[in-house]
Amino acid sequence: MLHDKTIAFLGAGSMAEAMISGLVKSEKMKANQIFVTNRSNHKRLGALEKTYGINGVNQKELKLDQIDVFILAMKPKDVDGALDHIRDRIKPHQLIMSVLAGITTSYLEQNLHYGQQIVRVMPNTSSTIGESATAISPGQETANKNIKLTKELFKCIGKVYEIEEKNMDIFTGLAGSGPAYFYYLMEHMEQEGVHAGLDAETTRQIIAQTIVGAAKMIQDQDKTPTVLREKVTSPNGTTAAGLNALEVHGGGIAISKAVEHATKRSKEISDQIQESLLVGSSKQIS
Ligand SMILES: NC(=O)C1=CN([C@@H]2O[C@H](COP(=O)(O)OP(=O)(O)OC[C@H]3O[C@@H](n4cnc5c(N)ncnc54)[C@H](O)[C@@H]3O)[C@@H](O)[C@H]2O)C=CC1
Ligand SMILES: O=C(O)[C@@H]1CCC=N1
Repeated sequence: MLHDKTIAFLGAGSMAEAMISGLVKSEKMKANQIFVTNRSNHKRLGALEKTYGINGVNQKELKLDQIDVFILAMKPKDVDGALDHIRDRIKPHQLIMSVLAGITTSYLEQNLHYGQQIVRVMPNTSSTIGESATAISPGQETANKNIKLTKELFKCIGKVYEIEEKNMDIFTGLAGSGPAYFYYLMEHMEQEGVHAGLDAETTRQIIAQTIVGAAKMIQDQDKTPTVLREKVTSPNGTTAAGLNALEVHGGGIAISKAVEHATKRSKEISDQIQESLLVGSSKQIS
């Protein structure tokens, strides 16, 4: 299905680049099938074009009728500008995928014409190397063939989970924001390695391999994290000492709170945007 489709990213930031990079690397699409545009930063479009061989096009020059799939990839607060730009220039069969945190399919449906094909998507930046955990939830009117197309597209850059839209906020808290928690953990582990005398690059690779190994154990073995954690933990050994310090210093609670607050923020963005629609005011997404 993908081989004859054209895709345009509206928004040329970190997430668009992660998806573009993954798609080009997957070789499931040709670079000339991919377009990217933004509001005004032409230099950025040129850089993406040069790096990935895709088409970086000024917004006014993008021929909307030649695009099969639009991927909204601007900040949630900028969504209206993008919808205003495309609403009357696209046909209902053209598929809109949105990766915007907190922006619901119903919001998109209310702000586009009836019957517009819409899928809400939450990828993460590991799309860059084809390792995203991506959730998708279709809109009310979205045809099965478009849900299939969305899955096919995002399978090029990782694993895809079709979920009920009410679970998009928690998915965002876990997987959309998730890579940042692991990077934060790695930053702290690296500091300790360096403090003890290892060089930073070696420490980083040691930590990365440790995380990859732990993640693959979960993926490949039918065991829970609790069982696997217990296997590492010798009585009165080093791991017990490390885990005890984590517990004493609120490590478990901190991790839970990170997920909880990111999830809450996703919900808050949805509420703010829906509220502004109800009162007809200009958007106040903080
Ligand atoms: N960064 C991440 O890890 C993830 C981000 N997302 C979502 O992706 C979206 C983009 O995030 P980032 O790439 O991090 O932001 P960013 O700030 O790096 O990029 C936003 C881009 O949108 C462009 N833009 C703004 N208004 C526009 C308009 N009306 N038309 C076309 N382009 C427009 C900007 O010029 C910029 O290129 C957000 O809505 C975010 O919730 C989703 C999953 C993960
Ligand atoms: O921080 C954000 O709002 C975006 C959404 C998920 C990851 N990054």
